[in-house]
Amino acid sequence: MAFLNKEIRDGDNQDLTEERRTATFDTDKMAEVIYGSEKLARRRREISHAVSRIPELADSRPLPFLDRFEKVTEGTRKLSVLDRHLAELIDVNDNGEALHLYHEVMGMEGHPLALHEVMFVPALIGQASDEQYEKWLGRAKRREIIGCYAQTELGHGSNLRKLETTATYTPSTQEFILHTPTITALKWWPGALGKSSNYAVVVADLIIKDKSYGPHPFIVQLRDEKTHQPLPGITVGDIGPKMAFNGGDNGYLGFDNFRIPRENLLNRHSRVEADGTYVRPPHAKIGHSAMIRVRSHMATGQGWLLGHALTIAIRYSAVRIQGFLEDKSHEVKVLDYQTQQHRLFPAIARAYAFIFCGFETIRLYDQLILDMNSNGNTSGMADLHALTSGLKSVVTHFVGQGIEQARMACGGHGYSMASYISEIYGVAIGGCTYEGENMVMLLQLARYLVKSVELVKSGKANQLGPMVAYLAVADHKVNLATGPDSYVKMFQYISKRQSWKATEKFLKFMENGDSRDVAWNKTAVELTRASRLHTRLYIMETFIRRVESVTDIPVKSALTDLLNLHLNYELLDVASYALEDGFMSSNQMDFIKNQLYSSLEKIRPNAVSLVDSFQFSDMQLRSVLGRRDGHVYQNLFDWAKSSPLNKTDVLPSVTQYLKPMMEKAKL
Ligand SMILES: CCCCCCCCCCCCCCCCCC(=O)SCCNC(=O)CCNC(=O)[C@H](O)C(C)(C)COP(=O)(O)OP(=O)(O)OC[C@H]1O[C@@H](n2cnc3c(N)ncnc32)[C@H](O)[C@@H]1OP(=O)(O)O
Ligand SMILES: Cc1cc2nc3c(=O)[nH]c(=O)nc-3n(C[C@H](O)[C@H](O)[C@H](O)COP(=O)(O)OP(=O)(O)OC[C@H]3O[C@@H](n4cnc5c(N)ncnc54)[C@H](O)[C@@H]3O)c2cc1C
Repeated sequence: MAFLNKEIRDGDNQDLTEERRTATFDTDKMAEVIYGSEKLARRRREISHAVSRIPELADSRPLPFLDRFEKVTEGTRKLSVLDRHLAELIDVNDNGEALHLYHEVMGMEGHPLALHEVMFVPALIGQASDEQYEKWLGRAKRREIIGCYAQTELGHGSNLRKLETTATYTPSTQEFILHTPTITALKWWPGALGKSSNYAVVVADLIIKDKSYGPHPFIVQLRDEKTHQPLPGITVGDIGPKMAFNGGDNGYLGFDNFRIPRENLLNRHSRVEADGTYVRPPHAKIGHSAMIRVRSHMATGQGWLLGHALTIAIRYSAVRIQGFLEDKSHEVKVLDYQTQQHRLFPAIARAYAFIFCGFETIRLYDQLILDMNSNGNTSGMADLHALTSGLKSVVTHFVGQGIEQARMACGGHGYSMASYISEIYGVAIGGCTYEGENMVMLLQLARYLVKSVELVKSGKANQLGPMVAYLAVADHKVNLATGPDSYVKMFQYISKRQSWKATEKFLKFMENGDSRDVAWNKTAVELTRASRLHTRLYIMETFIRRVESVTDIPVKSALTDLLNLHLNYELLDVASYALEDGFMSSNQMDFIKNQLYSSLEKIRPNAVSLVDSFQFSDMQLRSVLGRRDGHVYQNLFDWAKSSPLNKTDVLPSVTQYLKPMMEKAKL
């Protein structure tokens, strides 16, 4: 049965309309699965519609034509318009609605409030005591003050134990003295720090009576609340243009013996008494909870970014007509080529998969905060840290790859900023670095895997958590024809074998006399491989669970096709691990390949509807190639004509430099 794809309108490009008519499911229903609820899916549409009726919220010009200064100004302008309309547009207490509104209006170039909502407020919620809540949270939520999260320094980002900014406690005045002792101790990178924020959560090494207690979070006022001038003792500014986020003001920050009161150490979990006595937190890494939060949200956020790029690439592939298949009198849509499908469809499956497992990590994070704040229970922290460390690394890496494939799938026009794909790419791959450089975070998960294997080796397999229980058992012989479960078993086997091999290798180096750190480094590549496999297994399992739980039959059926594609694609991608010990045969490989190709064919009629289901408005897409109506060519021409270079037929630079050169050559 064909369903009406809700994107169909009169006057649209016919090739796209034809695609939309073939949908076997209702795109509104699919959107409910993608956004987690009927309400949010509906509210997103309503919010987009409401925004479209407020002309001041539109981009004043296509963003790629703006220079850095104009981007920052444009972002700030829209933010102020948005502020006036906020309560009429969204339920301000609903994060999902807020996130959508900001994406819709602000685009992805960055803006002054980006880190306020994502890290400053959450750091207060996770780390502030009740009194500090009282003092700061209301003000922050009302946006009387704007804050950011200042942790990374010029010299150190990954190795937090070596942050150089000091916060030295002085019992006589009951103050901390914040100081930047060297150039490398300058805070460097924090989003919205350079020009917008007047407050920050600053992470600094706590020193009491010459003893270092490691990094701790402090709330610090940076700028005068009236004049916005930096306070005496504060040096602050913008770090310059970046690959993306150029509407944002990532900044630097230095302290010259800057004093803050004792109450400004965020002290829900650890504190310093008036006399300098240090009270330890219930978990040594509890100060890292703002990072765990962002990492927990990254899989869904990145999945949506991939969905954004794929919406552009798939729609464009349906209106781009080039080359022949059977009928030599009619060129075909490039979407009909198997190579194009193989480039794009597995990425659609991944986008869905990442969103689904992100929902799970968000739920786990919310539970952790509830447990920590209600009864100080931090028992879920180590597991969630390991899980989100692996997930942010694997997801950002694949999302970067997927977006780049989407760009290439759009041929030459993909390279134009009219496609907007380069902006999405720049934003997405920032995620490979921020919130923990990917290799560093894969190695964090590897610690957990190695410890788990060691537990099994010492006969304590019963202490393994459910996520790693397979490390003790998985060595099944499987017949691939028996459904998703057999793929999971196969993947478990591969993943288990890699974790064990890496652990054995690491232990062997130590037996042969290497220190733990040296042995670790000699095994690091193998360890990161184990982490990736473990994470991909987790993604696969959550995808299966999510599809199983869907009740709408047509939606479930379309998702099952995507899931099958994902399972075959994933297994094929890691087949060398299974082939190397003869666990998988070349016959099985052929079987998987054939399954994969037939999945591509099955998905083909639903491809446009699968990306339409993300329900990105044209405003949010900001892409000439991805337009809902498919009218690409005239709009590309109009877009090009709006280039500032086309304001005059003859550029001053031509008159000044090029013409004299040409004239001279004539002599
Ligand atoms: C409305 C909703 C909106 C949400 C949407 C958000 C999504 C979209 C976002 C888009 C916007 C863009 C914003 C960009 C924001 C960027 C912000 C940043 O980068 S900010 C800057 C980000 N910067 C970074 O990410 C820095 C990366 N570096 C680090 O995090 C740390 O240095 C480290 C984890 C690598 C090591 O830490 P170190 O202290 O040296 O630890 P050791 O190695 O010695 O391990 C000792 C033991 O501790 C354990 N453990 C460790 N951590 C945790 C934890 N959190 N917990 C539990 N346990 C933890 C570890 O497992 C080990 O256990 P065991 O094995 O002994 O049992
Ligand atoms: C867009 C963006 C936004 C950001 N926003 C913020 C923010 O709001 N607040 C904030 O505080 N920070 C922010 N950051 C900083 C970011 O968190 C750090 O850059 C990140 O944590 C990586 O640290 P690093 O720069 O020190 O990388 P490095 O550690 O210097 O990485 C360089 C190389 O060294 C390798 N490496 C380092 N340590 C190890 C190890 N132990 N084992 C193996 N390899 C290793 C890495 O894998 C990498 O290949 C942002 C960064 C970006 C790009």
